[in-house]
Amino acid sequence: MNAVLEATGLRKRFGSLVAVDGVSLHLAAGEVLAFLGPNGAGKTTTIKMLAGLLWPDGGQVQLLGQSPHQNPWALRHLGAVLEGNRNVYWRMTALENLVYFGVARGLRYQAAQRRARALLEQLELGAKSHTEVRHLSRGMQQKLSLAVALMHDPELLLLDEPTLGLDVESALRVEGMVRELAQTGKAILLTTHQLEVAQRLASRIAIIQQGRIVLEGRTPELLGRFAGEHYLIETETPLSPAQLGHLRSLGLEGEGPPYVYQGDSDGLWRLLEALKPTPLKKVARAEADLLEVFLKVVGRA
Ligand SMILES: Nc1ncnc2c1ncn2[C@@H]1O[C@H](COP(=O)(O)OP(=O)(O)OP(=O)(O)O)[C@@H](O)[C@H]1O
Repeated sequence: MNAVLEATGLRKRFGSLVAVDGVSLHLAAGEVLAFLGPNGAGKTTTIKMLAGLLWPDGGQVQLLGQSPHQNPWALRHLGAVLEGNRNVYWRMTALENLVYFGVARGLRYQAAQRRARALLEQLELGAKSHTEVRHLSRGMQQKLSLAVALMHDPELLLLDEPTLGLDVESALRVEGMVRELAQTGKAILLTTHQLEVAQRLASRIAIIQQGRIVLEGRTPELLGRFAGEHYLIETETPLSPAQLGHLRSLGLEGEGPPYVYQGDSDGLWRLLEALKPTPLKKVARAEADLLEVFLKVVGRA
C-alpha cells in the first residue's frame, strides 16, 4: 500500500467537548487533500494529532507505516505550517532559521545552506536572507514558514491556511509551489477557508463538521454530485411583467437579465421556446463551485 498518511478513528476531547470524533483520513503520494470545515469544526485539532503535537484519546496515525506517537522519528516524513508564522525564531535571520531547522532535521550544514538559499529564491525572499524574522512582513514570515517546512524535503506536508494574508502574487506563487510539490509526489493536506484555492488545488476534499467527516470524495465527483444544473440566460432587454409571469411558472428565476434557470436540459428547451421571440444575448451553463457544495453540506445556505 502506498499511503503516506493513514489516520483512523482519531478522537480528541477537551473536558466535556468532543472536538474530534472518529476522524479517518488517508493520503497517497501526489495527492492534495483539502480539509475543510466551519470555525471550530476540529481541523486544527486533527492536524495537531497528525503532526504529533497532540496526543489522541483514540485512534491511530501512521506516517509511511510508522506511528509518530510511538516513534517520534516518524515525524521526519512530515513538514507542517501550522498557526501562521510561529515555527520560526524571530531574532534569527531568514537564512539562519532555515539552516538551523535543516540541520536539526538531519541535513549537513553545506547542504542546508544550499537548500535554504534555493528556497529563499524560489519564494522571492532572497533579498531578505539576512533580515531578522521580526523585521519581515507577515506575508514574508508566512512564506518563510513554508520554506522551513520544506527544508528536509518531507513526503507529507500539513499546511494550515498557507495562503492566508498573502498578497495576490505571493498567494499565487505559494499555490503554484503546492501544485508542483504534489506533481513531484508529495502528499499534501491543506486546510483553508478560501474555497476557491481548495477547488483549484485539491484532488480530494474532506469536510469536517462538529468533529466528524461529513463528506469526502474526489473534487470533480463532489462538484458533479452536489452542484445542481444552473443556466444563466441573458436577454437583450429586460422581460415584461407579463412575460415573466408565464416564464416563472416554467422555472425562470432572478430579477435579470441575466436570469437563472435550475433544472435539466428538457426544461431549459421548454423555457427557451417560451422566450421566443425575445432576442437572446447568451445562454450559459453556470460552473459549479466548491462554495455551493460546502454550503449544502454544512447547511448554512
Ligand atoms: N486546547 C484546547 N482546549 C479546549 N478546547 C479546545 C482546545 N483546542 C481546541 N478546542 C476546541 O475544540 C474545537 C475544535 O477546534 P479547532 O481549533 O480544531 O477547530 P478548527 O476547525 O481548526 O477551527 P477554525 O477554522 O476556527 O480554525 C473548538 O470548539 C475549540 O474551541
